[in-house]
Amino acid sequence: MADIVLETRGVTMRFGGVNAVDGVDFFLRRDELRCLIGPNGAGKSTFFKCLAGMLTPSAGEILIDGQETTGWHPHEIARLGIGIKTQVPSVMDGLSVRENIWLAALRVLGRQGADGAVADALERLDLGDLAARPVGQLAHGERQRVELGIVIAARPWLVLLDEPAAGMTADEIERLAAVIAEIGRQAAIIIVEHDMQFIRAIARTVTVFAQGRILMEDHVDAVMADPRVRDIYLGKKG
Ligand SMILES: Nc1ncnc2c1ncn2[C@@H]1O[C@H](COP(=O)(O)OP(=O)(O)OP(=O)(O)O)[C@@H](O)[C@H]1O
Repeated sequence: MADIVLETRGVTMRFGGVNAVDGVDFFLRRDELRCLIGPNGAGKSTFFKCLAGMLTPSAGEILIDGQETTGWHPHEIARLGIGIKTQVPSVMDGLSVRENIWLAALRVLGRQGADGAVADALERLDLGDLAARPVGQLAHGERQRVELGIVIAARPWLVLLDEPAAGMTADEIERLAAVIAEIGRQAAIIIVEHDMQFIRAIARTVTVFAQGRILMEDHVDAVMADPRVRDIYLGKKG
């Protein structure tokens, strides 16, 4: 179908004898914002790393915009117009907010396009007041917003985010939810996340992982009300 921008077919990732991801079939549509949730060890991050090119699946296929990308490296995936934010910080503490975002934009858009993209990213992420500050002086939530600025400066049409709310205060999470909604106006988004307050604030459809497989996919309210989801979070058998 034309509006499917990312698809996996039977994606499997084995570590020794463990199937961390076990035959996952997954679809994302063009205008979607999808959260991947599940208890510790469910396979969400491993699946994310397969999508982002940080791991090559042991089996299965990944298609992005109809093109098979299985086994591609992260920089090759990024070149398709995909913004990737991992749990590893990519900001440079000694540089200002503006310089960090400008360098990211320069890499993808060149000198001509970078200035406009930086101004746009600063405005969309409400970073204008912090633009001249060294990133090393910022609070955790502000740094995370700069990380997102780096992602959107390259004007991606698909954004992959691994636990963007990790370590944030309630206020920072509220602000992050607004930022994600803004990013979602121009890009499809996949987010691996634990924080339920944040998921409720942003999500529509949620995919629940358990033991390397998709347990269910539904609207966030239906997922939260489902006894199977409560059971896996409480450690009962799913
Ligand atoms: N590099 C690795 N080598 C060996 N086993 C791994 C590796 N990465 C993940 N695993 C295992 O794969 C399984 C899935 O882990 P993964 O980190 O994908 O789960 P998760 O759902 O993201 O959990 P969390 O929410 O705790 O990050 C776990 O059993 C984990 O121990």
